[in-house]
Amino acid sequence: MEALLRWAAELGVCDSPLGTSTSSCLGRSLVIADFSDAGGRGLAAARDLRRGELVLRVPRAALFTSDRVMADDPQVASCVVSHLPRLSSVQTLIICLLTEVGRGRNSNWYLYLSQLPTYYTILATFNDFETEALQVDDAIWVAQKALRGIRSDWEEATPLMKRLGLKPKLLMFKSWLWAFATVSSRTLHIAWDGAGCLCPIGDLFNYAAPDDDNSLADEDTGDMMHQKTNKMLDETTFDHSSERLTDGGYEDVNGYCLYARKSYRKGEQVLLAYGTYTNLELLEHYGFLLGENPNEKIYIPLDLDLCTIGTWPRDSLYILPNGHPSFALLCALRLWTTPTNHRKTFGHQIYSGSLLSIENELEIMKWLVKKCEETLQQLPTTIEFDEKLLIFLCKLRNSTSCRIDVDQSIFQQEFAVFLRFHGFKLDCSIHSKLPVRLLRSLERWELAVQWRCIYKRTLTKCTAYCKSLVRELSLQQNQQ
Ligand SMILES: C[S@@+](CC[C@H](N)C(=O)[O-])C[C@H]1O[C@@H](n2cnc3c(N)ncnc32)[C@H](O)[C@@H]1O
Repeated sequence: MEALLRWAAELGVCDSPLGTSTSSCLGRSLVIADFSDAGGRGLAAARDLRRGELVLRVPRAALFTSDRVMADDPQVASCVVSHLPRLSSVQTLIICLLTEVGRGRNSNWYLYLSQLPTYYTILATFNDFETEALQVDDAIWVAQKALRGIRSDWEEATPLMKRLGLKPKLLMFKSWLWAFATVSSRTLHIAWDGAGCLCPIGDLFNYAAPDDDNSLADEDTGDMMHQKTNKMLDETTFDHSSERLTDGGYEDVNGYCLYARKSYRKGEQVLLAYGTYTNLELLEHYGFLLGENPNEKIYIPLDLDLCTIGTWPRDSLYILPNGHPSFALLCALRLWTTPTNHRKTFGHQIYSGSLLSIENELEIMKWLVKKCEETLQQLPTTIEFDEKLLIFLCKLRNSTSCRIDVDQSIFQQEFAVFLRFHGFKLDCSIHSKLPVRLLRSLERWELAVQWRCIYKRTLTKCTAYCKSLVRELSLQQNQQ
């Protein structure tokens, strides 16, 4: 890591506006530290930091982009340009990344590349067992769709990678998936390439969900970390005072600049808001989720006529983390439960978000209770089971022998299915720790169980919330 910090410093990466040092690019505002409960390796404040301070500057020369790799290697450039069908910007960046990985120590990026994670836990890396563990059809579908998309991108790009003479190992789908996950979870937004850029040192910031205090910043930095964004960071929204509201972006003269989004005490982890993501989106693009995610949205199965009844898009019809139905879901339900011949009359009231009548509201709340309860009942396990399973999985991952934990466990059967899936016999591992392959699978299994637990907890909260409203409304009705 010291070699990487020195290399980055030589390229002008710097954590202080006061200037560069040649021995390390960090130490004045930031230091690398381990945060086992919030992202692992990350960046900590090297001193007290004020909100809005510039904490890291990465010049363009240090950014890993497709155009940079192609400028350095005309063969890659001509192959990419001549390849038909045209490659997407993400496919191109992945090919550039794999090309540089293939060069090994001869790559200009070797020090950076050798510090990248060796494996990822994004949804597309989930095997069938782990995907099934999500239990909710929508989530399973998202995982399968992500994998299909990545596989088809790989198939399309393989002839070109062969022409480039990539080693057989780098031509494998496993390598493509690794490179895709690297791009998905580590790129920062740049205006001139939809795939974004890999930003040495800048990609060591872990994530915190944007909060209310930084709501303005959210607009500016939405999806900054991810290639999905096409929105340019508008220079005019930057406030160069200490009250700067953004996390950062690419600035023409200075390169990639990252600013403290709040004040930090020395030693505290400095976090970046990559964008607003639900937990499923975090899992899909970054391979982790948050126990408390203010941007979480829980979708329940809804009849088609309810989804299409008004002008509310399907993705606005969800349950919030506190269990309340979203504004659009509430409005859609009010319209849906209004007799067809009255919908026109009440349309204005409904769209403005007003309650129609106690009877109508009672009907909606009872419907929601029933829907949430039915949804929960249809899932194969309860929250109580999942919560215990999580404890078991965590223990198993951290124990030196799986025998002791499993023997008296009610999860023996679940674990046996897991081992069978991997073609692994428990007897073989009596006193030994599970092999790395299985430990990684356990980690993804745990993520899937965590996700479904949050899903179920939110539905339970929604049930409780709606029941309390039913009680309240019934009282009001009786008083009338
Ligand atoms: C841009 S990298 C951050 C640096 C990364 N921890 C490293 O060691 O290279 C993003 C990845 O860090 C991890 N991560 C970031 N924020 C996290 C958080 N709040 N909780 C758990 N994992 C997080 C996820 O694996 C994510 O894909």
